[in-house]
Amino acid sequence: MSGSSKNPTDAIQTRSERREEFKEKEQPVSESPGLPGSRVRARKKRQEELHHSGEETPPAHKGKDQYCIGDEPIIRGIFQIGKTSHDVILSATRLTWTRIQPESPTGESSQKKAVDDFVELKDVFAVKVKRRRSAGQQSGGTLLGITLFFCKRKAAKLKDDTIHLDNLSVDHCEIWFRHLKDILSGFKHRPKSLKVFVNPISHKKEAYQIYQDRVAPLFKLADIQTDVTVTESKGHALSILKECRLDEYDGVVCVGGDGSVAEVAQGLLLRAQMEAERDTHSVFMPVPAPLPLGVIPAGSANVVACSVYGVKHPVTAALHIILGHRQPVDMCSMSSTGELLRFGFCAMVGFGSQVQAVAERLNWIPPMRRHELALLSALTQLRPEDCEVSFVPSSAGERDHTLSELEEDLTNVDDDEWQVRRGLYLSITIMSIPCMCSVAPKGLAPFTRMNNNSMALTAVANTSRSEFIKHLKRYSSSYNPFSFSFVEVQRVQAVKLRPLSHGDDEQRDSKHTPFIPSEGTLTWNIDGELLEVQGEVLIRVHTKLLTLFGSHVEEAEEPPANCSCI
Ligand SMILES: Nc1ncnc2c1ncn2[C@@H]1O[C@H](COP(=O)(O)OP(=O)(O)OP(=O)(O)O)[C@@H](O)[C@H]1O
Repeated sequence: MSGSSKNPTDAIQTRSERREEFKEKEQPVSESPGLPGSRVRARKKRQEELHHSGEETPPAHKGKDQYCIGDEPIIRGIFQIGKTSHDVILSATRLTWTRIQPESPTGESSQKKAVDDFVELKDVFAVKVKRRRSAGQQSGGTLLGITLFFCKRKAAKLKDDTIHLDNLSVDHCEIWFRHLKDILSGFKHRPKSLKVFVNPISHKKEAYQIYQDRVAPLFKLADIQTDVTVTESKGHALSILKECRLDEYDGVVCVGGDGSVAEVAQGLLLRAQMEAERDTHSVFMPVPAPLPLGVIPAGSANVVACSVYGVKHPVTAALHIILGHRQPVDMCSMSSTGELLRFGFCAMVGFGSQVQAVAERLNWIPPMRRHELALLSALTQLRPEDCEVSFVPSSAGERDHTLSELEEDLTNVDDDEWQVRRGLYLSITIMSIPCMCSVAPKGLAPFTRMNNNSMALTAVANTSRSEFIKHLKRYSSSYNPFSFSFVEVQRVQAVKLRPLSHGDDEQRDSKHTPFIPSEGTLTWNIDGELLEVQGEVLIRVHTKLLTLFGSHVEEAEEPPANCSCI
């Protein structure tokens, strides 16, 4: 793209001090000449309509001289972009620039066709005045023009970039600056103030550095106020979220891995239940989280971030947050004896919790090696769980349900709608989102969606170690990991899981010793946190309970990671 900086992040950091915005004036900036009053009013009305919807749909680009609705010029002027002069047009939805063809001294027009380039304003996140200042000069300086910061997309990855519109006229730049500011301030979904939690011990202990170096400069450019807490212990974020004033923020951001994300999501949801005075000690219909949550991936698996951004890339995550992209997601509630245990995205029993238990014991080993060793150790000690799995198949179709319909769905489940399985299981996983990650780019649950009001239940019955490894390896290959006779997958609305005590199942094969830590207790891995629960656990799906900053993703674009140990 012409005029764009090769290394945008450098440009942001080295020039940020030398930039100063025009001061706000009481009087409105006069319209650019040549724009009749009725067209100005019509354009303003259209802008208002667009601003109310928050998300703009860019019209199809029709070329240099043709404009659709929303493409109508608001202002037109000449700027230097790179080394050449350009004819620049601003509309409500895009900024277009076309190289001005100099006339040759002989009067012949150039044979080269002028090509226009453009940036959609829905991708622009900041506009700054560009000035030249001498070393040590804090304010003033010679005006050079305007710089636009925008986000460009390469597949799922988002990157920040800049375009410099150079013009030495203060009046000209001021008019353009104010028009651009006006348009940007109309994007109501973009956050202005964020509460940020950083888990300094996530994965390789790089979360704080990632935030400081790659995310905070972008938030600053976008004029987002941040209130940052570096968490001091497990549960710190949760306790803050239970008490802090949330109305000061437009969103919450978590810098860390899935465990940290789950804790912050839990905090937001518990807060919502407290404020709505929902009694969580019964089968209840929870109210959604009050604020959207942004996830800056800094953990090992980053399942939530991969599912909502498609990549494990902090700048992509930051730009989705800045641009206010939103993705409502389903979450599960887990309860035991009528008492809420947790909200979560993914709950595992068997192999998934055995791996986590070993990883926690090996916490002195560097993260990548630790996860491989934990996987290997859990595979060598592979033991089935003896349990009863009951589930209600999902009735959710493609159409949107109203909240009251869903409430009815969940409370009016007859006993005969429950399907029951009993036996020895190597692994049982219940997921409310596809759970994409580098070891499963299509997701651990590719047949569920972010918000289709259903959960994926994957139950892997007892089998040989080699068959189980074959099943695991298929998650990172193009083969179907579910096409084994010992794997059952279901789209479900609710699941009950009950450990069977030894006497419960007389048919049990004595060759296989079930892995039950203590009588009637199962060890659960809920979003990376181990939880021992005695007796039956009820898991239910709640549609669109949380909104994440991000968008719909078909498949993670992380390079598939094969664990060398299997
Ligand atoms: N300062 C802290 N000291 C100890 N634990 C913390 C601290 N801050 C947060 N935690 C807890 O650390 C746990 C793990 O964090 P997180 O999930 O971010 O990292 P991870 O386990 O390395 O990543 P992943 O879950 O992707 O493997 C979370 O449950 C969180 O509550």
